[in-house]
Amino acid sequence: MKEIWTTMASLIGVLAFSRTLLHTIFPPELLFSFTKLFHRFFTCFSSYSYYDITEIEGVNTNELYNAVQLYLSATASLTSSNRLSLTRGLNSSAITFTLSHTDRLTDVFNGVTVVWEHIVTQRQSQTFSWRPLPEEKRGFTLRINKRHKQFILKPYLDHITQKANEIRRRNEDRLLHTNSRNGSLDSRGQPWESVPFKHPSTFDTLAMDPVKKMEIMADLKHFADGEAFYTRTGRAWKRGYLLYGPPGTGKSSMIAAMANYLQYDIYDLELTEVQTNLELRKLLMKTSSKSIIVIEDIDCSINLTNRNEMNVGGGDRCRFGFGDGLPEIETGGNNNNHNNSITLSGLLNFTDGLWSCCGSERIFVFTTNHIEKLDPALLRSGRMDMHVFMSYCSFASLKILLKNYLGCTTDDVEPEVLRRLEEVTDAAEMTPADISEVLIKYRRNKDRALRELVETLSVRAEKNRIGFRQSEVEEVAEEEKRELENVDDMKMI
Ligand SMILES: Nc1ncnc2c1ncn2[C@@H]1O[C@H](COP(=O)(O)OP(=O)(O)OP(=O)(O)O)[C@@H](O)[C@H]1O
Ligand SMILES: [Mg+2]
Repeated sequence: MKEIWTTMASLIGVLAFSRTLLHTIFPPELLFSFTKLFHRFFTCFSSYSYYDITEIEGVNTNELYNAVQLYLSATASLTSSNRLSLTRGLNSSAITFTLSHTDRLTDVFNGVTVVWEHIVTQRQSQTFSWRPLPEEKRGFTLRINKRHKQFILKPYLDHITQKANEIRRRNEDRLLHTNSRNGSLDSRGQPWESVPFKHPSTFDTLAMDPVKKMEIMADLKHFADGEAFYTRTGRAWKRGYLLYGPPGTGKSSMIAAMANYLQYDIYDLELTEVQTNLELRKLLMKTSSKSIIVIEDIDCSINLTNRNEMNVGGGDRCRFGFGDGLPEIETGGNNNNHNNSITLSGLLNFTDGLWSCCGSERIFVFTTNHIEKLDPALLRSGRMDMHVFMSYCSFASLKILLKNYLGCTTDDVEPEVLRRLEEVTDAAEMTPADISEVLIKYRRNKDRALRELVETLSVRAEKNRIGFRQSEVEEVAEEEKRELENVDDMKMI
C-alpha cells in the first residue's frame, strides 16, 4: 500500500514538474499557439466542439466573457474546483469568484454536461494598439459534446446572459460612472470610469414639498413600468428632468434618491471633458439601460452668455468652442465647421435624437442654479419632460429634516417652538443644506438644536425683512428721482 502511495506521489511530482518545465522553457504565447493547434487537430477526431470566448474581441470588450465570468462565479463558489481567484472591486461589497489559469469547471444544462476552461496568457509587449490593452489575454473555452451542440448552445448562452444580468442586479453594487479625462479610453475600451454607487439619499430623507415629491415618485414609477406604453405610443423609452434652484437645495441629493428608488446606475457626464458631438454620441452608446444620465450645472458646463447676439439666424444650431476653459457658444447653420466641437444641436441630439434611443429605459437629468441662463431650445416643451424647482426650505421640508437629524416628529416639539418655527421658516429663505448644518452641529442635544434653529431662522428672517424694506425704500426714492427729472425736462421744453 505504502509503495502505491509513493509511486502516485512521484507521478504527480513528475507531472507538476513537466508542466512547470514546459511553462519555463516555452514563452506563454508559443505555448498558447501550440495548445490551440493541438486543440484544432484534436477536434477533428474528437467528439467534442470547443468555443472560445475571449475577453477582448478586436478592440471591444466582449460582453459574453463578462457574463460567463459572473455566471461561473455564482456556480464556482458551490463546486469543488481546485483553485479559484477571488476578487472584490474597490469599495464593492460583492466578492467574485473566477477560475484560475487552465482551471476547469463542469456545468449541467438541460441534462447535458459541459466543461469550461479558463485560459490566461501574457500579451506580447510589442503588440501595437491605439489604446493600452491589459497585460494578460484571458478567455474561456466551452466544451460541448458534438451530439448536443445543435440544441443546447444558443439556449445555454441565453441562459448564461440572463442569469448574469440577474446576478448583476442582485449582488453587484450599482455603479456611478464618469467620463474619462479628454475622452480617453481605459484598457477595456470603456470611456466611462466607474465606482460603486453608495449615496444614502432617498426620497424619505429628501426635504421637499411632500406633494411635489409624491408627484415625482409617481412619475418615475410610471416611467419604469411603462415599457408597454412607450412601445404602444411609438415613443423612445426615456425621460428628461431639469432640476433647478439655488445651491444647497438638494438637486444632487434628488438624483441620488432617484437612482436609489429605481435601482438605476448613474452616468455623471462632465461636459467640459467632451470635445466633439461624435464623442458625446459614443459616450451615449456606451451607457447601459436602467440608468440616469446626469449633466450637473449645465449653465457652467457651457458658456451661453452671448447667446442672443450670436444666435441670430442660427436657430438652435450653436457651436461651443473651448476658448477660456468653458465651452463657448457660436452660431451657424452650417455644420461643416463643427467637427471639432460640441454644438447645442449635438447636446439636444444627445437627449432627443435618434441616437438617444440606443438602449432604453434611461433618464436624463440636467441641473442648474440659473435656469434663466439656459438656451430656450433646452427648455422648450418636450425637451425636458419635467421641470422641478428645488426651493428654499419650507416648513413642510423642515419637518423632514427634524426627523432625519433629531429623530423627532412635530409631536415631540413644544407647541411654542413649533409655532415659532412655522412663523419664520419661509421668511428665512434658508436652504436645506444651511439648516442641516445647524442640526448636525447640535444633534446630540435636541432641545439645544431646536433653540439654535429658531434663533438662526429668526435672525435670517429679520435680515430679509430689513433688506426687503430697504430695497422698497430705495425703489421709492428712485421713482421719485425719475419723476423730478421728468418735471425738470418738461420745464426746459
Ligand atoms: N432637499 C434636501 N433634503 C435633504 N438634504 C438636503 C436637501 N438639500 C440639501 N441637503 C443637504 O445639503 C447637502 C448639499 O445638497 P446638494 O448637493 O443636494 O445640493 P445641490 O442643490 O445639488 O447644490 P449645488 O447647486 O451646489 O450642486 C446634501 O448633502 C444634503 O445633506
Ligand atoms: Mg449639486
